[in-house]
Amino acid sequence: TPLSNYDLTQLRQVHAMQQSPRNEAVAFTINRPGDPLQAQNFAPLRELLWVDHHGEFHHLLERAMPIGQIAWSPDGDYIWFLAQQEGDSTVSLYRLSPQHPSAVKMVSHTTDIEGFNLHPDGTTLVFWATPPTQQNAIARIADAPAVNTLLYRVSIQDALPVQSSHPLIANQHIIRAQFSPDGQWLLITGSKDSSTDQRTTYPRLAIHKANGKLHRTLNTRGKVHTAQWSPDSKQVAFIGSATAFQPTWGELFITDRDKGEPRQLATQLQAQFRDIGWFGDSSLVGVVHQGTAASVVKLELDAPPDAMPHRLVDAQGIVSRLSTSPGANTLALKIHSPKHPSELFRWQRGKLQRLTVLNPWLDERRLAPQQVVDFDARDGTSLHGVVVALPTKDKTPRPALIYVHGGPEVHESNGWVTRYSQPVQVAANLGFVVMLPNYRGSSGRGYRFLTSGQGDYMGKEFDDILDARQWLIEQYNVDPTRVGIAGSSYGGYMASWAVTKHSTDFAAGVSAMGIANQVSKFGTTDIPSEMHHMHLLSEPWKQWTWLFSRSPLSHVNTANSPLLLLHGEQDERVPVSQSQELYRALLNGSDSPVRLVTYPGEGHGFASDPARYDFSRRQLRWFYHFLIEQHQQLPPIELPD
Ligand SMILES: CSCC[C@H](NC=O)C(=O)N[C@@H](Cc1ccccc1)C(=O)O
Repeated sequence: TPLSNYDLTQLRQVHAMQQSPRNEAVAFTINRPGDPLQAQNFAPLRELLWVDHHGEFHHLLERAMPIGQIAWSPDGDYIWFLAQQEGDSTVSLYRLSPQHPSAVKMVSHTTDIEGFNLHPDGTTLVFWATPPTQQNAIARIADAPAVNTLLYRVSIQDALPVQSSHPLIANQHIIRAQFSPDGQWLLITGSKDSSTDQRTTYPRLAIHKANGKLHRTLNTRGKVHTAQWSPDSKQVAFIGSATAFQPTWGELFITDRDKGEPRQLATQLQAQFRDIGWFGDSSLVGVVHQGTAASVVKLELDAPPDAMPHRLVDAQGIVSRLSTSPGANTLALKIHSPKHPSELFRWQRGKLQRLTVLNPWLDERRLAPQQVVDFDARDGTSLHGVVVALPTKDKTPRPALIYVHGGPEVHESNGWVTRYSQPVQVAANLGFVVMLPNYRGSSGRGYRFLTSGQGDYMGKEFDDILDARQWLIEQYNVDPTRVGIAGSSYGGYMASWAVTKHSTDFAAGVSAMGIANQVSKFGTTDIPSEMHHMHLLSEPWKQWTWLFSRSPLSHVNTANSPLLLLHGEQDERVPVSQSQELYRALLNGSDSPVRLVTYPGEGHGFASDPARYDFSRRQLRWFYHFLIEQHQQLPPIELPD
């Protein structure tokens, strides 16, 4: 049986995972698939489980609920988690003993608790949440100070509900806080304020005393991802950026707690560090994504900065996260592959063991073969991608779909690439040759490649898509008149650009949450600085005309391929007005068949199963209608039963 769009809504995947401090057990959450035909809440439901050292699973809660962060207590006796149970007015902090699971509410606050960290002595914890504030319900003032998330410290003995009102740190927005293993220090990831631009683009790392007093600020350069204390509390390792203009994090740094500049490690690696952990006080383990592959590597801190790390785990899949515990030579890993979405694995004594099989029914589904491919762009740059296609002996040229990833600073790996927004396996089973190219500007190939599309929206980066298309036509016997293109956000921008400016090359497009007008987007997105400081490298008001010329909206006159626009009505990153602008222009100013579908309550990435299901079905129906059945007119409004 081929994989269906409905099957996609039923896939279970590992979400969060944490290895216990005693090494032998792992706590983890998995998403609980919903019914895509029933209206539902937007918060995803998750199950909480643990797997013991015999590899046996135990469900810890009777019902699935919206579960956030999970953590073991330092003694390994309890699992703590954030959830909003029935009757809770806010997201609260719970704990349970894996031996006698019955969840006890430990901390609640007047607002949602966003994260927490337990002191190693087990007596106190910190959590972060916004203070109770009164919103002006009548008028919103753009330059009014943003409400920041503050850090609170509470004693666990007083287990209660705590209504804490005296913040430990209140002069910035708290993104994360971690006690050092000796309990004396707090590593704070924060930002000037809670605006999305500040949080994602300009986060800061600082070391505070455990009483909240600032010890020192770490000199980070741009975006920062995870940061981890060494077991002896003397050093901090973090994944950051080499320059302030690096579009995303991915470099590994180490710094002393008390002095000195952060020192970059593994400088020769043209790759992206995605996660790190400590193996003792003098070595680190890291998840490294390189091209379309991933590995787990080990680094000795006394090695020269340009030393290549040594590969520790042969994962046969794409490792996305790891979890270590103090002094352990054991890892919990989250891994996906072309054959399965994220599953839980354990690496112990040099051996990798798969612990979960969350979708055994996938074995009964036909999955099309997936291949990593390499090809050259017109300027000689070597590019990678993934192709998924059913084998065929038929000599008739086939239709193709190119899925373009967003960002642009992410990349496709040779793992499980099928999701609601790009139902790759479903499309391949319908007879499409499917390609996912990593165009210039993608992550995973080092600083140069990551920054090589800067200042040139839809320039060389789009030439790469045209070159991918040409290569696919030649290598996979693709019909040049039946190539479709789809993507979300930056990928939606590319899809809209393709069917407007390059209508003759693309016979149909689906643009989800896509940018249509770079001029109006600047004034309406939640990340005005990021895009222009890390991609354009210039101020937009210095080049409005150029920006408009790089917008699909300015190429409506050359458009004649069908375009389906999908958009969440609450999208703050790329507001729905972007799709509305392009829809109106194409409807009135071109011969393109165009349809706009908006989804109430959904943002930049859909949360509810019914909306996701509608998205995948509409997208594939669109391509089937225009590229396989080769109709000229719009398909019916309603989807078939
Ligand atoms: C998936 S990492 C995305 C970070 C990126 N940041 C911006 O440059 C981003 O949000 N990209 C959007 C596209 C976009 C970029 C700038 C302003 C609005 C939208 C995306 O592709 O999701």
